[in-house]
Amino acid sequence: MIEINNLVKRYGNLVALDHLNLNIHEGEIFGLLGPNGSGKTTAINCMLALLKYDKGTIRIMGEEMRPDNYKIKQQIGIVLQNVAVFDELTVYENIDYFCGLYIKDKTKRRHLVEEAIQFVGLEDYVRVRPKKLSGGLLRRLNIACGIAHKPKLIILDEPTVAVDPQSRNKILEGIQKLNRQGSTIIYTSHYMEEVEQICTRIAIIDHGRSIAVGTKEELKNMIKTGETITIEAIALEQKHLNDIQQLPHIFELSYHEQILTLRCTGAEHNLIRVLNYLQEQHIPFGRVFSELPTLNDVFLEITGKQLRD
Ligand SMILES: Nc1ncnc2c1ncn2[C@@H]1O[C@H](COP(=O)(O)OP(=O)(O)OP(=O)(O)O)[C@@H](O)[C@H]1O
Repeated sequence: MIEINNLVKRYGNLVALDHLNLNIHEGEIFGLLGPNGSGKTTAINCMLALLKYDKGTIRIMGEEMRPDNYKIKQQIGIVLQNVAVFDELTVYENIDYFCGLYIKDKTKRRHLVEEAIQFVGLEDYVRVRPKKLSGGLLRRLNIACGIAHKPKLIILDEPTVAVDPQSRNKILEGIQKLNRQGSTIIYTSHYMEEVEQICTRIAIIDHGRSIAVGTKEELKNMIKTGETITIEAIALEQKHLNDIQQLPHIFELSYHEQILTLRCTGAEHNLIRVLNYLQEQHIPFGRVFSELPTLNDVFLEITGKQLRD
């Protein structure tokens, strides 16, 4: 559905996209996951031909994307970071206006607008003007305006930033429903939990490059970490740390402020082995956690830094 090859975009001396390659297939909820400033919005704006780029190619639905390619643009629904609605129109009128840019038949449009309102859960606010809506409701309106005409491709750029949990859940459920109804979705976020929850495939972006692509399982299988163990233990001495480091499958150990963190390869029984050791040595311990790898671990292993610094 979208093929991006060797895309380069510079802002003066700053290279925002550095030979970015992406291949997004029909029917996917494709996540672009990366920290702030990694180039997600720039990539989206290039895809939409809102920004000129320096090098590379973008093909959408088999055609080269150009600013005047209205045939393709008609089939794309866009929800950008900045809310773009008319203050003087009500919720209903706003959605009707944006839907009307694509759908001229009034009866058909009424159905679509009503469906979009239900979709984002704004039934109680149809006559309200945007200024009276909370941040979360406003974002939901922004989404309804972008998707009411049921486009084949929907691009959402960080739609849940600064949104309350209830609106966030509504938005995420809505996106999955749109996908079930046949839309391909591109979803950018720096929240790894959201991306894990809804995306069928994910590209991790850093410094304008795609550093890993796959399903969440594939991404997690790319890294060494199979389990991270955290134990609150006071008075561990260097000798103990050396002994623990020697236990099987532990490849990284840190001990700060009485918190022992162990990164282990995927093998089983890691936790029990460490706890047995602490008991044998009569070392008291408090809280104990064992976590499966997250997309942050993937990011950390590939780039050496946290997804959210
Ligand atoms: N109009 C601009 N002029 C100059 N530099 C820009 C411009 N827009 C973005 N940048 C820079 O390009 C880089 C990529 O920014 P971009 O907004 O694409 O990242 P992002 O991953 O979408 O981040 P965010 O989540 O903060 O929006 C950043 O270093 C940013 O400061």
